[in-house]
Amino acid sequence: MQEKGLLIVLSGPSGVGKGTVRKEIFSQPDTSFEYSISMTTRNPREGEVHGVDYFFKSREEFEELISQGKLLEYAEYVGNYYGTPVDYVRETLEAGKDVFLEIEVKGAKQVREKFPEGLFIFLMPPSLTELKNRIVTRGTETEDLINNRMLTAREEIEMMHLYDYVVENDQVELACERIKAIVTAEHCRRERVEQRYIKLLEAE
Ligand SMILES: Nc1nc2c(ncn2[C@@H]2O[C@H](COP(=O)(O)OP(=O)(O)O)[C@@H](O)[C@H]2O)c(=O)[nH]1
Ligand SMILES: Nc1ncnc2c1ncn2[C@@H]1O[C@H](COP(=O)(O)OP(=O)(O)O)[C@@H](O)[C@H]1O
Repeated sequence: MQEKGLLIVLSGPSGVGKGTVRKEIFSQPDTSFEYSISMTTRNPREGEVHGVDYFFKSREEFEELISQGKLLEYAEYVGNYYGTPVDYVRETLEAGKDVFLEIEVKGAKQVREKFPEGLFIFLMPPSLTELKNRIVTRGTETEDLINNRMLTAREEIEMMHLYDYVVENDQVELACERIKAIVTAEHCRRERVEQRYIKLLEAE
């Protein structure tokens, strides 16, 4: 029987650098996990591509996916739906590959309920002031939305105790190294690694 992959969930407040860290991780040639592309009803930002950054859906299409049970989790965030396609995640895990989700905290909580054996990593900003700087610097939000996101961020940070690990995103490269080290350590800790070596011993 094929071993199942590890479900890795990266979450944290908006603007902390989840997208930046995720893109850096997936630009590294030694990264062996698969990124699950989310569905969203928000409009594409400049340069974003359907099927690469997100699957962009209308509200009607998204609600249809919800009612058909096609989403592992979903959440409404600052007026738009975001969700993870369940079939892709299950099939990829079944194929023995690790799946990486980059999602907000309400969705991560739902995944924890359905997949308690997942690996949950919370990305922390060095400070709330730095978090606000990052959202302002990114320049994608109006002032109202920034204030809204800062309020949401405080609530999100209070959820960090639900995670297995908290990683500070002080520098992107360091945050990526920490995340990869955690995944490597988790593989060593999990029984299936042990089982692989037991099989090896039996074969000799
Ligand atoms: N629950 C959930 N959240 C998601 C999903 N995809 C992205 N998000 C989160 O939705 C929030 C808003 O994403 P986005 O509009 O791309 O803005 P940004 O991450 O702040 O650049 C971020 O916290 C994302 O991590 C998903 O499939 N499910
Ligand atoms: N370690 C870091 N140091 C400084 N700026 C960062 C760091 N990580 C991300 N940023 C910047 O912060 C902003 C928000 O990052 P982004 O990846 O969009 O966050 P999220 O996906 O969590 O909402 C972007 O302008 C990004 O370039």
